Amino acid sequence: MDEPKGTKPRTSWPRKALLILGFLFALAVIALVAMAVSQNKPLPKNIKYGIVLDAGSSHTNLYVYEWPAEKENDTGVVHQVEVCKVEGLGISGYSQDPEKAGLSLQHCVKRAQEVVPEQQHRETPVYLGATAGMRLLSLQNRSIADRVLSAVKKMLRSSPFNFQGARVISGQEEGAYGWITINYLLGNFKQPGWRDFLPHLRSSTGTSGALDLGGASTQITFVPDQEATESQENSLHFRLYGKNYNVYTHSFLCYGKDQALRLKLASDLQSTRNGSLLDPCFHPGYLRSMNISDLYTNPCIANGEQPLPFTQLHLRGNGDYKRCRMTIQKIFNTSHCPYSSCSFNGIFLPPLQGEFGAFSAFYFVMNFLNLTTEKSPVPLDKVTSTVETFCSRSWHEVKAEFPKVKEKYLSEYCFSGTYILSLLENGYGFTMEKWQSIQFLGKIGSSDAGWTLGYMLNLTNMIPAEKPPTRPLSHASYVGLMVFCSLVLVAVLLLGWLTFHRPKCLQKGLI
Ligand SMILES: O=P(O)(O)OP(=O)(O)OP(=O)(O)OC[C@H]1O[C@@H](n2cnc3c(O)ncnc32)[C@H](O)[C@@H]1O
Ligand SMILES: [Ca+2]
Repeated sequence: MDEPKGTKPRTSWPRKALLILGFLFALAVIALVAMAVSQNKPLPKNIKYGIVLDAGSSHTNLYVYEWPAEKENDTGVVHQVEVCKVEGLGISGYSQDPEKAGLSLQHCVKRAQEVVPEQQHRETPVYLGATAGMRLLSLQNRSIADRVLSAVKKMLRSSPFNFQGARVISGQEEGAYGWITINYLLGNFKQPGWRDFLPHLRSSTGTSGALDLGGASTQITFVPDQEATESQENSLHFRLYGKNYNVYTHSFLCYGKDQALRLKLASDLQSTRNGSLLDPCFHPGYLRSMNISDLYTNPCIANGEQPLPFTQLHLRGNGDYKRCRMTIQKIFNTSHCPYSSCSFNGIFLPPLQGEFGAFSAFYFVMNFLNLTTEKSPVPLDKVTSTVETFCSRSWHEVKAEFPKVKEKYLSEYCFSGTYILSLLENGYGFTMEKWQSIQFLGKIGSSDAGWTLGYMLNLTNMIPAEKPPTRPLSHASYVGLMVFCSLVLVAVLLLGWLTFHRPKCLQKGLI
């Protein structure tokens, strides 16, 4: 029907109002979304760095760690970005020329200078911790050990980093920091969040024990079941992220794999007359000679042992796992125990408890023998038979199969594998069943398993005693929720207005 001339259409004003309203609504939505996006734009990353040198008995490693500055006290945020292996000996090996211990670190310090941005060199802390090699050198000759430490301090002080100290750490610290490292990396210190109240998503709040096998010492650290300890010197107490931990730890000096081999050879030598030894822990066809004096100038070898009428030891392998195990067994003294239970040498050991992470040489050796898996652990009888078969292979054959593996390592995998079995089974009492709770770990994520990360976390106060206060929502969820609620509110208001005012445009027949 034609509209009468000169009259305006009756719907033009409400339509205009609707258009304006719609426009304003769209504007509000755009503003809200823009606000949410700009507010949530990731801030420029503020990264911090820390450097730790692990001056072990066999060699030194330099580790560079990084973490976001604003998340310093969260769990699991620090990770390793670089490891540099120092060429040559461990620092205790420079007792004849201590200055060289300092110089040996130069290459890796330079490498760290490339990894850490230059403007952060001054604020980046660097720590050096020396372990069993230096513990032994201190026992042997304190002043030489001090000279070695002075040389490495001088070197690190002259670096552009913030030098925080170089010292020999105790066996207890080594065990404790190894335990902290692996539990930090495994996320075991995390407090249960809301997800953990849903049973199928609940993470374990327990901790994992730590087994470290070095060249000169070995550590066992775990949270035992029993509350009261029988031996104070094996007991540590931590409060981390609001939770108490009573931890058992022991470090066996001289029971790292290099020193254990010396102990074994010294014990075997007592029953030879001319210095030649048929050794079941080396492959058939393997020959090695060494100076007896090198073996005995060492605080690990008991002074009381007979002086020997020969100067050279000539060792010939015969690859017999069972006999090897028997000769190794002699270095564990299980004849006395002043506690309810012991490992060996009269050292208290509570019943083993929970899962264990085994690293350093435990991992190197098991990994070489293909006995580490991501999935379920390899059963003890399979491990034993693998070591047994490996030991029985001729040296000629083994060398031909692994031409690229360092001869020192390759020749000792038979001894090392057997030693690991003796230590874990006979020394600590890992039965067939308990063996399944051991996981052999090289790295956790990008970080090596070892004591260095725990040491740095402790010295930089990055593991608080109490759980840091956290907001119930992340910033992103907060902004998202605000936008969503605002939209709902606008929609409700609009709907209410439309329902109660019933603008003419919505009345029947007008639209
Ligand atoms: O803790 P301490 O006792 O001071 O010793 P370390 O720190 O030098 O000891 P490591 O864990 O670095 O190494 C433990 C032993 O494993 C040896 N090792 C290192 N890498 C290896 C590999 O790839 N295969 C076999 N053995 C290896 C090394 O020579 C040591 O005898
Ligand atoms: Ca070590």
